Amino acid sequence: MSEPYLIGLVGARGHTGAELLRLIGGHPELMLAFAVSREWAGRRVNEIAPEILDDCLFEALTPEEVGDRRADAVILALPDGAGADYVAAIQKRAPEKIIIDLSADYRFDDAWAYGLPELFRHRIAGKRRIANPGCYATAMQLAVAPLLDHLDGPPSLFGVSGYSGAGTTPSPRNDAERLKDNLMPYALAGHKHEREASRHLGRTVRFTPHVHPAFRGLLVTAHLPLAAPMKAEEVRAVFIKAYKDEPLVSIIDGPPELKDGTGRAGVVIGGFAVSADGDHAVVVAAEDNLLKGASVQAIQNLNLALGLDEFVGLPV
Ligand SMILES: NC(=O)C1=CN([C@@H]2O[C@H](COP(=O)(O)OP(=O)(O)OC[C@H]3O[C@@H](n4cnc5c(N)ncnc54)[C@H](OP(=O)(O)O)[C@@H]3O)[C@@H](O)[C@H]2O)C=CC1
Ligand SMILES: CC(=O)N[C@@H](CCC(=O)OP(=O)(O)O)C(=O)O
Repeated sequence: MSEPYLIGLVGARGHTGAELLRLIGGHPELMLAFAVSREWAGRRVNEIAPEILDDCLFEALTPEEVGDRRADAVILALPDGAGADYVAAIQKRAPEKIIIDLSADYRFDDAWAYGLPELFRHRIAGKRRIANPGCYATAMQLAVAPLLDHLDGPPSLFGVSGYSGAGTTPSPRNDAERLKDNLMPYALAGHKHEREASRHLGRTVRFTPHVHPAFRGLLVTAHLPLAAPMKAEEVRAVFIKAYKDEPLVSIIDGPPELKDGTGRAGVVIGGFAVSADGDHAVVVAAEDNLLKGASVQAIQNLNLALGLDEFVGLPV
């Protein structure tokens, strides 16, 4: 058997970091080289991820140390704005290393591939700098893209996410007490994922996010203005055709509920209602924000960058 690829993870204490540790530990072609956390330095990684079989400890590595450590790829699972020093150090000391960045920092940068494989697979394979999409932006683009040629005007999307979407730094959006029996709207205009989805779809979308009281799970409901009347079966057929070969996109008849996405590796899309006048269609997508919304997509991208089967190591 060939040597496994060595993977460094920076931001390993976080919500997406924990999912990535488990996925790396269970992947037949990957081995964890190091896991960076300042707060958990010295603790054993397999306390968090039993899938990691060796005695690797969390370490507080500097960006330069990350650049110098032996690794084929580094995944950055850091808050927006915190990864630049790591990217610069890798660029300077070991530019051949693959970087998968989970933040929003490089999603608008043409020097980085945008890692939404179901839509842009051919632009990701073999690349060394990959920006992993946002969680809502993933569900939104998958819910809109198949109908792009049938649209007349901007789609409008209502989104709901679990509070793990807001990371571990305390904020009203991850305050479980405040969210109890509650639903919190935020970023009513100009959410970063509205800009991200608009940019990569090549069409303006409108998006209003909300956070719900459960830890994980995300739903978007898309209102899609149609250029010419369509029947609900026609809308559904467009989605079935678009995703027929995609193991991480499931099409169902009725609208998925939030729980249909929670814990699922991929996205489930359904609903496919059309207004009585044929003016607009409504499509619903459910996803786990920490899985296809972050870590699963990062492993898809890593597999593509390494030249492996895109789905190896993933529960498809
Ligand atoms: N949560 C989600 O659903 C999704 C998140 N993302 C994106 O993924 C990234 C990670 O998110 P998430 O896991 O939720 O974040 P968390 O807040 O849960 O974790 C952040 C991690 O970054 C480390 N960290 C924080 N600040 C710094 C810093 N200045 N320098 C070095 N390390 C730092 C922390 O570890 P320590 O302090 O111990 O070093 C921790 O491991 C974010 O950019 C987020 O937007 C993308 C899609 C979905
Ligand atoms: C509930 C909640 O706060 N969700 C986050 C989800 C976005 C996210 O994870 O951010 P990145 O674009 O950096 O990947 C938000 O709306 O900002």
